Amino acid sequence: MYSVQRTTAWGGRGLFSIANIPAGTLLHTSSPYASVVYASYKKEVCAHCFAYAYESQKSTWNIKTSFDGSSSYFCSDICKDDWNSTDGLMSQALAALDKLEKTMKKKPMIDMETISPPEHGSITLEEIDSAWKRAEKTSKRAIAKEPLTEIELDTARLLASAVVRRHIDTYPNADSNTIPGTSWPQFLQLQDNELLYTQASPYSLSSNLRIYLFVRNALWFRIPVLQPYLETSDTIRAILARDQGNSFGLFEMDGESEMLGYAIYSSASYFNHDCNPNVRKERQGRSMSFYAKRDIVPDEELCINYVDIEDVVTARKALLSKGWYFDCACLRCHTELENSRKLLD
Ligand SMILES: C[S@@+](CC[C@H](N)C(=O)[O-])C[C@H]1O[C@@H](n2cnc3c(N)ncnc32)[C@H](O)[C@@H]1O
Repeated sequence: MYSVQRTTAWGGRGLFSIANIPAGTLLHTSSPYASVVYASYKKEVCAHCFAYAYESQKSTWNIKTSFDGSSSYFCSDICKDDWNSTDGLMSQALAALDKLEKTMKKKPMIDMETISPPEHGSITLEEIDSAWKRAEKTSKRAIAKEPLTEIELDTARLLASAVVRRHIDTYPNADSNTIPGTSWPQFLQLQDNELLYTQASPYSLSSNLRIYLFVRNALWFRIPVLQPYLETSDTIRAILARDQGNSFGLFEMDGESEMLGYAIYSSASYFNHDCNPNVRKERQGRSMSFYAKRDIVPDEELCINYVDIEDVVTARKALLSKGWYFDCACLRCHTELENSRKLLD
């Protein structure tokens, strides 16, 4: 073990080294709690290990598992078998979402204005709570009038994978793989960004409520074993609150050009950002591994970079503020801003 979790100087939690760590050391490997491959990449990206067919000189993967007219694609039988170790629940859940999407127009619909609070400047937690409670009280068959966008449908798939994971952790079977560091209580320890994100982007609340109604309707009637996680909005709301700000993009292995989907790696979510990071991340199949970029001494904070560190300070800060809603507290930003202020004086 190379690190402990501690409170940082600016107040959040972070990971700190407890040893002299030579450059290149593997610090941590994490498996995803929940993941989604974007629908547009469904046939080209292995649903289990996220391998991109293009990188194996193929246009699509042809090993698949099908349930109720909905298919998931894999790079190997091993990945397919691992995926099916969820009792086929993942396939059932994705099929349920696909089915509802196709039949949406025939279902009772809810006008979101009846459950969304006014989208004014600084929404309060009480207003957010009450919007969720109102959504919760609607019929289990209700869905929002406005159809889900592609991005919202991908979020719905991420939620389904997290709900299935929660169920498998609660009732493990002989074949299912329990993953260290990814239990539901550990997931709940992640930073909850709901209030901050809703205040910064009020539209996200009605979007989240729409996704919730859709997922609840799809899973409630078709997969009764998942009903305990959908009876109230708590589970879906908790996942959405942590998805925002804690997810990792899934990129191609060769380069970081295309984002193929995203995943929540609970145990890896305590690496803060630094514009002069001492840790680099590398995806190895389904896992995300973290390596020391340089020699690290005891007590140093272990940080990765969330944005491109080649950008200038103003661009980095703007991206972190727009994407993660925080003001970067790293030494490099502080020094570079001080230097530019001195130049202006
Ligand atoms: C993935 S979490 C990292 C763990 C988090 N600090 C916690 O306590 O759970 C990302 C959040 O950490 C905080 N954070 C990360 N890097 C930061 C930095 N350089 N300056 C200020 N806040 C940072 C922000 O609140 C950000 O949304």
